[in-house]
Amino acid sequence: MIVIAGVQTPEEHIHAIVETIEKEGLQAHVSRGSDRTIIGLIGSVEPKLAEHLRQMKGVENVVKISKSYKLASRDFHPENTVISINGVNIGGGELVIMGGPCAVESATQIDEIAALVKAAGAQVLRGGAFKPRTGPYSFQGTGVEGLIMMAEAGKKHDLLTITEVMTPEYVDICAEYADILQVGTRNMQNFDLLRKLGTCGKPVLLKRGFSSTYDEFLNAAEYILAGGNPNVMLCERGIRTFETYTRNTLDLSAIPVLQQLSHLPVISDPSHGTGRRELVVPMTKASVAAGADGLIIEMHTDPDNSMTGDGVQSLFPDQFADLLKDLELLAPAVGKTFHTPSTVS
Ligand SMILES: O=C[C@H](O)[C@H](O)COP(=O)(O)O
Ligand SMILES: C=C(OP(=O)(O)O)C(=O)O
Repeated sequence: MIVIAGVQTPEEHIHAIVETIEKEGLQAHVSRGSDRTIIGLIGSVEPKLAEHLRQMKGVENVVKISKSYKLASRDFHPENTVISINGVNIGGGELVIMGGPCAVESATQIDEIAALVKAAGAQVLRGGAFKPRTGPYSFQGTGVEGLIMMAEAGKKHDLLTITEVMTPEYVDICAEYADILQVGTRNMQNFDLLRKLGTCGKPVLLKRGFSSTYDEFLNAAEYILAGGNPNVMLCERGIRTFETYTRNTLDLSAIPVLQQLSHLPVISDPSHGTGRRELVVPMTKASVAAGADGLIIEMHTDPDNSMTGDGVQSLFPDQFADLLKDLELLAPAVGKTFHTPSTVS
């Protein structure tokens, strides 16, 4: 249920509404927008309370919300969530590019790639230290050492960093070294992990499970939000369909749909979404055209020898740089800003 109050409603009336809700043992979440204030109720609302709230000063309407997720929904929070990290605003009109290798392989590798990511104009360095591999004998990542290597590269090249965390036990150490924590597709419904991320103090990029509906995806995000972490971004990374030509089917509709249903920033991953290098460039551009707030793109200096199988979906550095130059032209056409270093004075 949400209580809608006018934008001019005095603060004391909003306080009184919140107090009334909390007295009934429910939670109240206040979201102040440009044209109205929304007070979202979490918990089971008795019809008597709804009626009482309707009569209170400043209340314009009381509306029942039938969705199972609340905090993630646009009904509860009509304005876009903007996640600000060291001057980078995700979800606020600036196109945010996260680039880098599938896995952190060595200090030299991540340092070289970080330099190229920065030179191309991206704001975030990606790289997995803990890799979720299909086969137990495949390279599993460089672990904590990889986290340290990536943190150093990020600091040296003035880039934010994003890395995947696979278990609740590793959340604290990943949060110590990375700016953004990534939940991989295979862990979208790892509820213990999601709960732990609710209290980790760092923004989270939640990837859509490869067989998950939008509703399941938003409920997974709700776990993190309900734990007290408001900084969640949603990432469409392709779903499993009958098509085998591509590794996954990048669901472009997810971008506008999630933006309609939710206020959280939406990021697209055309690398995992296609699994084919030659499709990454067009699907990146298609994602921007569809309204994505950001992209996470794999790039490698020596993709043929990458330690995971992801070389085939990784761009070469010059392709990555050329793509970002094209995004500089495309972004304004969809109301976003993005600048490569060559055009920043
Ligand atoms: O390693 C990275 C891959 O993107 C993914 O996590 C798993 O791939 P795999 O099926 O080759 O192990
Ligand atoms: C493993 C990754 O992605 P996904 O969880 O989407 O497969 C990744 O981005 O490194």
